[in-house]
Amino acid sequence: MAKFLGLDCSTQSITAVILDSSKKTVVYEKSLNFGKALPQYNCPDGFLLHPDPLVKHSNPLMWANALDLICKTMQDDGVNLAEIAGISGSGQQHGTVYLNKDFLREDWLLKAKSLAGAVKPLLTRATSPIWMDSSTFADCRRIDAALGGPEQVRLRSGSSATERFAGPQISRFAREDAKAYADTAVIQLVSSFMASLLIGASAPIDYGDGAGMNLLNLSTLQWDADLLAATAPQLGEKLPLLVPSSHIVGEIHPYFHRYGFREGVPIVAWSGDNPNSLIGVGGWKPGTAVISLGTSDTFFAAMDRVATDPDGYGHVFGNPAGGFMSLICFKNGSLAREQVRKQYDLSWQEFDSCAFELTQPGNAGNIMLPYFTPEITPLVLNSGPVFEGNSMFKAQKDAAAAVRALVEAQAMTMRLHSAWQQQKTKKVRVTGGASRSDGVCQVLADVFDASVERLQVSDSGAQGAAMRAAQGAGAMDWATLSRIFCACDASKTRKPIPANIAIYNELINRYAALEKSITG
Ligand SMILES: Nc1ncnc2c1ncn2[C@@H]1O[C@H](COP(=O)(O)OP(=O)(O)O)[C@@H](O)[C@H]1O
Ligand SMILES: O=C(CO)[C@@H](O)[C@H](O)COP(=O)(O)O
Repeated sequence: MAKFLGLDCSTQSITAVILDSSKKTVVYEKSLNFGKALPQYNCPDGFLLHPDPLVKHSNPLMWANALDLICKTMQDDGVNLAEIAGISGSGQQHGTVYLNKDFLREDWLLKAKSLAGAVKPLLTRATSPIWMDSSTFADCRRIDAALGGPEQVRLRSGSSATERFAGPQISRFAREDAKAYADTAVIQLVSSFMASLLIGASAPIDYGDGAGMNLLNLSTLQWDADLLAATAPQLGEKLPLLVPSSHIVGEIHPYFHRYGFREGVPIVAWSGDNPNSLIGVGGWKPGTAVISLGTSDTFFAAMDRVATDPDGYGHVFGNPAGGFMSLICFKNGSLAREQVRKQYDLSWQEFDSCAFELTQPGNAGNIMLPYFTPEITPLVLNSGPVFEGNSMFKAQKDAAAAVRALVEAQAMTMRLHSAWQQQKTKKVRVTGGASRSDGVCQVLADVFDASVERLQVSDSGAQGAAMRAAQGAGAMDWATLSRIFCACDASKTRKPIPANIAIYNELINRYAALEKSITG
């Protein structure tokens, strides 16, 4: 058997990709949007509405329900799931799920009618904070201080204490609801929670996603005792084991036989969506930077040596192929693009092409700081977008200029805040929803002075997970997997245009000064 299933439980959707390693092709791909497929959870954009814009939670029962639904969808689509030889997956990073001691029993999935029904009585916290949550500023400062400053936290864990990371989120929960925290026996990431559902037991956390918690010591690859102590009481007892990403965490639970899976299918550790995307676009070894234009915009790359960001915005995570990867995350990604598109009543086609045809690189001096929601890179807690330029632009009456200003700002902020890696980017692979846009890809090519390559696959997180299933359960190597599954569509590559490179080399200084005037 040579079919491997990769699942991706990201912010807004769950996706399945099946690879056939003997036919050397992707044989199935399907995505279900949470807002559309599971409207009963009231998460149209993947999260629950909250009066405080800094608080962003989701419903873990929605993710459990989504796993049932994607399995049922594959079965209804005629996929013979008995042919699947291994499964792995991706979870949106940093989100946490809080479970009671019954989660450690062996029988919680045995007689279940549905995954959501089985999980409901196990939750000690009804909702899960996700990566978009920025409500833990005080906890971050407390953790930094306890360790002797942000630099100490960064040197140990790869990141300064960061609002969306699991550690500060756990700290806030333990402070605000000590009783529910005490009742919590296990704290899982979205990735290891989903793996737990597949095996019907508490699954370990892999180094890739585990590094996004401010709790894992990158030198020892173990939980860091000082970070645990600074975060919350008895935390070490509540965290799962840590394992390399290629570890097989268990076999598929008999619950899943109803969908046609055979007995004993190995489940390879799940990881974060970004670590898996690194694999899914063929970026497993240093040399290629990756830009993911999903709900968040992220910039990441396999690292040839570990460096950390002195400004505290960049992160170091585990590379599922071994070693480490850098990552910088921008909250104002697709939802900001959608906001501009809706504000000016544009279709995606108008957003992608017309807007770029009607304006020139540099946007006639019109420039924007794209803080439609509070931003994490750089940290901006209270702002709206900032407009500088001509009166039509500032009055928000010029749709094409607004689109270009947003996309140019998003590209320039990525270049500015990835400079700490000191790895010259000659080639960028783009993935995620907005990578379909030619205009967006051309701006990235010009701002980074790099070729921007696009892959045939649309969900690199799910594809990377399927490739990891083939590596962990099918003993395939990364070079072979990347050669087969990560071919670029050369006709869609965007090359940098020399005149535009010069324009952006100038403009980026103005952008940096404007950013500094807001962030200090
Ligand atoms: N043609 C397009 N141009 C730009 N953005 C697009 C286009 N089509 C879809 N998108 C954006 O892609 C987003 C979904 O991207 P995706 O990578 O699937 O997100 P995630 O993995 O975070 O759930 C949508 O929210 C939408 O804003
Ligand atoms: O916070 C981060 C990375 O640090 C985000 O990239 C999340 O991992 C969410 O991913 P998407 O759902 O936007 O792909």
